[in-house]
Amino acid sequence: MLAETLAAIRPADPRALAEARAHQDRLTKPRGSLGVLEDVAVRLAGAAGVSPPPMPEPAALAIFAADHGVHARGVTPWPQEVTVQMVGNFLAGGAVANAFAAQAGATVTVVDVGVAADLPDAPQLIKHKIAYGTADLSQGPAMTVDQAVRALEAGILVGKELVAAGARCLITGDMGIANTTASAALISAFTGMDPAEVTGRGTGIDDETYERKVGLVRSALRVNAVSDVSSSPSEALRALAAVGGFEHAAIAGLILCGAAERVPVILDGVIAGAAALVAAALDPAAIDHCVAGHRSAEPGHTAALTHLGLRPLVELELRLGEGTGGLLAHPMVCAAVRVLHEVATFDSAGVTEKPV
Ligand SMILES: O=C(O)c1ccc[n+]([C@@H]2O[C@H](COP(=O)([O-])O)[C@@H](O)[C@H]2O)c1
Ligand SMILES: Cc1cc2nc[nH]c2cc1C
Repeated sequence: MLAETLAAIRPADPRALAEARAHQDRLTKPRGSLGVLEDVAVRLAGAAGVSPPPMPEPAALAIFAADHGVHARGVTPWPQEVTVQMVGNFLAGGAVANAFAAQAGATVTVVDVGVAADLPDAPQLIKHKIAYGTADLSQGPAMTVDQAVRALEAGILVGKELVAAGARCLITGDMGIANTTASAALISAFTGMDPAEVTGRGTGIDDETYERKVGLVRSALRVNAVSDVSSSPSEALRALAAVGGFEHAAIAGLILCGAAERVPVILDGVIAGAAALVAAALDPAAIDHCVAGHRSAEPGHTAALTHLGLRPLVELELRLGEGTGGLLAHPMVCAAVRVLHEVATFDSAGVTEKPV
């Protein structure tokens, strides 16, 4: 299924891009006056292959949940059980992601790709458990390449189901205590930046824990012999398996699925940024179908966005995950596209253009 999905991905359509850009310039506003929103609308036209592109609604949020063997090394102040407990909270409708999804009119689907406990059945829960958490990435590979591919394919499958159910925009979400450690390792591996530059304080850690976290990211890259892997798909898969998490793999799959189905994907924070680096290494054209929802407070997120050439829409120092930053950006993405559908041109509205 991974090969099939990769084969279906097309880059941004140059004609749709040009048409959208030309149309922007005929609308009743000074040229460029909608700033970055003009670029967003043009980007979605290129991704859809048509201008104007379809309205990116309704949106569907997929929260991929998993646990991490490196948790045992003391990289976060939070107990591992918080992952499964927060899954319960998402399913009960009590998390920030639920509040923001209600605001954006988005559906919420939770996917267990690797939580270290069994979960009872629930209507909004999809079970694709690959394992009860990853192995400790600072000691050896976090997962096998086969597990990484299965987690990627779980993300593809979830994306397909959401699109089949009517979603016209996919929003990435994650839940996994300790997953900012794996995110930093992936970002260092894919950007070539030093672990000290891309490791952050996650949910909030003291200086001593922070130093340990940077050291563990460094060990992970050394022990698994991964560095600067973004140019080869097979090396990318090996790096994902070595230092990633099941949620990173599944989010990369969701991104590839959106690209293959020509349904735009709004990326959330640092976990999504790390996953997008994996997707880009498998096919750079996948990123043409993505919008960066926000810039997380994690330094690695900025590194990932810069590497991907993405400009985030919302900058509010969020560092929650769950898809919250992506959900906040969704109405802006919709507004940007609505402009191409509904705003009058100088000709149609009889408004005089600026003399040349
Ligand atoms: O989205 C982000 O950029 C982000 C930044 C910091 C923390 N998080 C969330 O916090 C958890 C991981 O933090 P930590 O400190 O346990 O590695 C995980 O559930 C993420 O969703 C998320
Ligand atoms: C409470 C809590 C909620 C979260 N949501 C995403 N990551 C999280 C981490 C914690 C600790």
